[in-house]
Amino acid sequence: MSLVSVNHLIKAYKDKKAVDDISFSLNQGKCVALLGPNGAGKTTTLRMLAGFIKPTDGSITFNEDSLPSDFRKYVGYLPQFPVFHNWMTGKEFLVYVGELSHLSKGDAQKRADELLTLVHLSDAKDQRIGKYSGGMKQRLGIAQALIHSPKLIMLDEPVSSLDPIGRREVLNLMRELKKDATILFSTHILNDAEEVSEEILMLNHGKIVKHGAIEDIDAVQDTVTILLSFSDEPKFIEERLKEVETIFQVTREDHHFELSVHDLDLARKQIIEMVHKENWKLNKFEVARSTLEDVFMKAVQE
Ligand SMILES: Nc1ncnc2c1ncn2[C@@H]1O[C@H](COP(=O)(O)OP(=O)(O)OP(=O)(O)O)[C@@H](O)[C@H]1O
Repeated sequence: MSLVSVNHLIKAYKDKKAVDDISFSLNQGKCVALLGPNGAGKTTTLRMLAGFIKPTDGSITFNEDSLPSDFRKYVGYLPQFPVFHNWMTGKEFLVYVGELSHLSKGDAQKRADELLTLVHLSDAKDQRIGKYSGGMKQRLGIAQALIHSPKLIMLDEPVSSLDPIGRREVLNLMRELKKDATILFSTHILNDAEEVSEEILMLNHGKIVKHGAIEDIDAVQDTVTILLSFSDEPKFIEERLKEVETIFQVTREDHHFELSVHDLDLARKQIIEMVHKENWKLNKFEVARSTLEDVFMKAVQE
C-alpha cells in the first residue's frame, strides 16, 4: 500500500532546478535508497518530504493528506550533519526532543527509554553525548527522528561519515527499523544501498533516472555479458562465435572471451550446442550480472 505519493515535484533556486519534476510513490514497510552523485537533489527531496522546505511546484500526498498539511507528524528526519548538545546525556537529549514534540515529561521519559533500547544505547544513556562514537551519535540521531513514532523515516547520508564499525551498527539498526516503518535514506555509496534496501530511486541533475526493485536492476539493463574461456585455438572460436545471431559483440583477450547478448537463454543454448558440436574444451562459462554500480554509472552518464 502506498504511504506517500510525490507528483511532479519541483524545487527551483533562482534559475536552477535542484529538483526537476520528479514523481514516485513509496510503499509501506520498504527500505528505499535515494542514490545520486553530489548535487543530484537528494537532500532537497528529503527536506521537501519532511516539510522543512516548500516545493516550487508539484504535490506530496501522505495517505490522503495533501499539502498544505503539516507532514511533520508523519515523518522522522535525520539530517546529514545532526547537531547535538554534547554536554547532555543521551537520555536527557531524547527527553528534551520528546518535550519539544509536545510529549509530557513522563511520556517523554518513557519514550526515551524505549528508543534507547531500540537503538542499543541503554548502557550509554547516562553518558555525555560528547563521549559517544560516531556510530553511537548516528543511532541517537535516529532515535531522535523516531520520537513521535513516524510512519516514514528519512535519513540523509546516515552512514557516509562513519568508520566501518559505526557503519555496521547503523546498517544493522536500519535493518531492524524497516520491520515496522518505511525508510527512505540517501547515499552515494552503492554498497550501502545494496545491503539494506529493497528499492532504489536514482537521481541525477534533479531528475529520476532509475526507480525500481533491487532485484530488477539486471532486468533494466537490456544486455547481458557472458564470459568464456577455452583451451583450443581461440581465433577459430572467435570467428565461429561471431556467426551466432544472438551474440552482438565478441571481444577476446588471448583465450578469454567476453560476449554481449540480448537474449541470455537463447544465447546460452546456442553457445553450448556449438561447444558440444565442435568438441571445444570449455574452461569457463560465466554470466556476468550487471552490478548496481554499472547501472548507476550508465544512468548518470546518459
Ligand atoms: N538553498 C539553496 N540555494 C541554492 N541552491 C541550492 C540550495 N540547496 C541546494 N541547492 C543546489 O541544488 C542542487 C541539489 O542540492 P542537494 O543538496 O539537494 O544535492 P544532494 O544530492 O543532496 O548532494 P550531496 O550529496 O552533495 O549532499 C545543488 O546544485 C545545490 O547547490
